[in-house]
Amino acid sequence: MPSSNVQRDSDTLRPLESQINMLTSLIERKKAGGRFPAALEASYQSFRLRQFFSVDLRVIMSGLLVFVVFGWADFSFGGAQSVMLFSIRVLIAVLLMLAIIWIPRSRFAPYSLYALVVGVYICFLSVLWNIYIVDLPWGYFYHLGMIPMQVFALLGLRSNYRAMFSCSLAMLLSYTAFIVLLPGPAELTEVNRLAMAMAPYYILFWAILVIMASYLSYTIESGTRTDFIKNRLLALEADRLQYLGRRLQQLSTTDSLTGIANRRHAETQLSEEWRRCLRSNEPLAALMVDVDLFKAYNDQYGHQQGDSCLRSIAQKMAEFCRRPGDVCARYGGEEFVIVLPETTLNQAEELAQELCESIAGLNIPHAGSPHSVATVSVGVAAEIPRAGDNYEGLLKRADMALYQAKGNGRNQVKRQSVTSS
Ligand SMILES: Nc1nc2c(ncn2[C@@H]2O[C@H](COP(=O)(O)OP(=O)(O)OP(=O)(O)O)[C@@H](O)[C@H]2O)c(=O)[nH]1
Repeated sequence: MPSSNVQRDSDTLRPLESQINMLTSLIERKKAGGRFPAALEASYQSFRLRQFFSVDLRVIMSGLLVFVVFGWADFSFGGAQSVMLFSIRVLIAVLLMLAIIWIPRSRFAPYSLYALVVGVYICFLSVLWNIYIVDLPWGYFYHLGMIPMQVFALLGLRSNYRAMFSCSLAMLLSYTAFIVLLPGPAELTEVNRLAMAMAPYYILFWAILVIMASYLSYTIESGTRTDFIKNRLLALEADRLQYLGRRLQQLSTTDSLTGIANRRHAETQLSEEWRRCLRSNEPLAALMVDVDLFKAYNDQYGHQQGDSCLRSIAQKMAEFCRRPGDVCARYGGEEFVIVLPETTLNQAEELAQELCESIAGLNIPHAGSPHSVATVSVGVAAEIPRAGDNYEGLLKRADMALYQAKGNGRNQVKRQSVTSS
């Protein structure tokens, strides 16, 4: 029994401890910011998906609403195309909103991040298209839209710096290519000349913004990953402590040889049951059980066989504790105690007799015994607890009865009532 406990402890604690070590080393090696090993990364991603629903979704929805609100520009600068431009803007925003709500709840959930990158890029493309469509010099206004687009990318993708950087770089390079390939204005008015002179500075300014945004999102992602690891560590430590606490409690109340309760637990229970029976005015019974001629058994069969004999007897005795308040404990050496709340002396004596016969019925060979098998003697006592007394008197009487059973030839039950003590 004890070795199976050791095995169970190791089966439970080893995986917990190896996870704790792995997470601690990630933090110590400052690796919490990068990608985790596969299984941990998968659970981080599902944690991120939950966060997506609680925080990111609101940010992205707000971004798309701002995108729609910027539609006033379509009416201010779009001229004859204003209605068409605004309609397309609203259509894009609505489709993206639906996609962003649906994808994380669908089987495509693991691709939510990619969907988000594509969504931001589609918004960006629509602004590029506006620049292309709207007549100059009004079309220049839409160039300014790139800054909110970059902010949108930073906010929406802030906790994944790779996605944030890739999306921002794709937008910046596409914009640069667009500016280079776009045919110049037909007429070089002062406004047009100024706009063309500003373009390289605008791109440079944006590039600096991308670097700063990438650094910021790297810091945010590292922080989120580190917090995730720390929370996981705390949860694992809590599991470990809870298990150790339970085991400690079990070890402090269990006898390591037989697996039944130990003396300390028996005395705690006795004291509690004594008080309970005192309140309810019910009788409390105690059985002191001692293995007969056990020294001779050890001498004959060896100590290990003696241990095994004690285990078999303990298991048989435990079968006699059928009700929740009943306790069967090893009291010390080859001596055991059984506590039976709400049991009269007669009922306890009857049960003790049955117990005595069952143990002899185990047929454990004992050459040194007149019965040729291992037997026990039992002393029984019972009383209705009285205020001012304690359970020790009850145990003492059961012990005296046991002494009588031994003196009377062993393998038998003797009883002691309160009045006979
Ligand atoms: N194998 C084993 N023996 C134990 C253990 N605890 C106590 N004993 C032995 O139990 C024996 C008790 O012997 P005694 O107290 O002389 O009593 P007895 O031989 O049983 O004789 P009676 O009680 O008079 O019937 C001693 O030899 C102890 O060494 C244990 O955990 N394992």
